[in-house]
Amino acid sequence: MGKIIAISNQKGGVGKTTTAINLSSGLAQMNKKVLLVDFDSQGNASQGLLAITKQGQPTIYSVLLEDYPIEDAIVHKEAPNIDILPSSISLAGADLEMDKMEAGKEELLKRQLMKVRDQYDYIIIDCPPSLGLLNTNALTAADSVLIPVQCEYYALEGVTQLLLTIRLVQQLYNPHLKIEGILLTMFDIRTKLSVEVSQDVRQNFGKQVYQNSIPRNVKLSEAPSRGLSIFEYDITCNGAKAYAGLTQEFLKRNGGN
Ligand SMILES: Nc1ncnc2c1ncn2[C@@H]1O[C@H](COP(=O)(O)OP(=O)(O)OP(=O)(O)O)[C@@H](O)[C@H]1O
Ligand SMILES: [Mg+2]
Repeated sequence: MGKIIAISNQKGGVGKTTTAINLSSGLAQMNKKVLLVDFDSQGNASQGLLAITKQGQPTIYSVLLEDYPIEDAIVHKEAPNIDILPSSISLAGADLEMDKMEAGKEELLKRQLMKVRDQYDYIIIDCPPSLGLLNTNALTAADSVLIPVQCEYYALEGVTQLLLTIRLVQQLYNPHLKIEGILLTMFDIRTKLSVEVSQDVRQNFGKQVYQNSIPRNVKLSEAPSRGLSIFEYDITCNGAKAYAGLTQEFLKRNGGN
């Protein structure tokens, strides 16, 4: 049965989507079967991998709110070799629509992912930058949360807030939810701030923080415009090396599987 991992941080622009795409791709390179769920109405993961190709294409919105079969909405991409459940702007109003439902509105995503879980080794959810009902759905469906933290001011405050939300979801909907790991992103060894923040985060969260951090690397921001993961775009760049290192460390934490 596949492990479900939510990549979450309510702070915007911290590297959630970049990590979702490149960790998924790194795992696929290690012959893991991966489903990447784009759970953000910005649709960045879908666009970054060219998973939305036609107007009216079924998306996660159709699956959650229009009873569209999840298997039929999933798109397979050859490069990288992963499946994607795409998203589009229609998801923007989903919070409000879901909120009107009676019971079980926190478990809508979980119920759908259960139908395909057996087909994958890992299901990675790219969460939106908010702590609303979509994020609660992702945390309720997930076995663990991977938290990207950008090496900048206020990084810790964001994480503290997210950890409180995680505790609440554990109490109310998902007692088994774990922290998968905390990932330092956009690390720049030349700036004092980056080094200070990284030390701070490591001091506060110890072993939960991955040894591998992701450097600021312009190739990582270019790859999505070509519809590629960093491994197809430039496997020699520092960004690719960092995400390959993270993939290894991630697999090691999961018992090599
Ligand atoms: N390590 C990096 N080096 C350089 N640029 C990066 C790196 N990681 C991400 N970026 C760029 O920073 C921006 C934000 O990254 P990303 O979209 O992954 O963050 P996000 O947390 O998903 O954002 P949002 O909260 O809006 O969903 C993007 O333009 C991305 O290409
Ligand atoms: Mg994103």
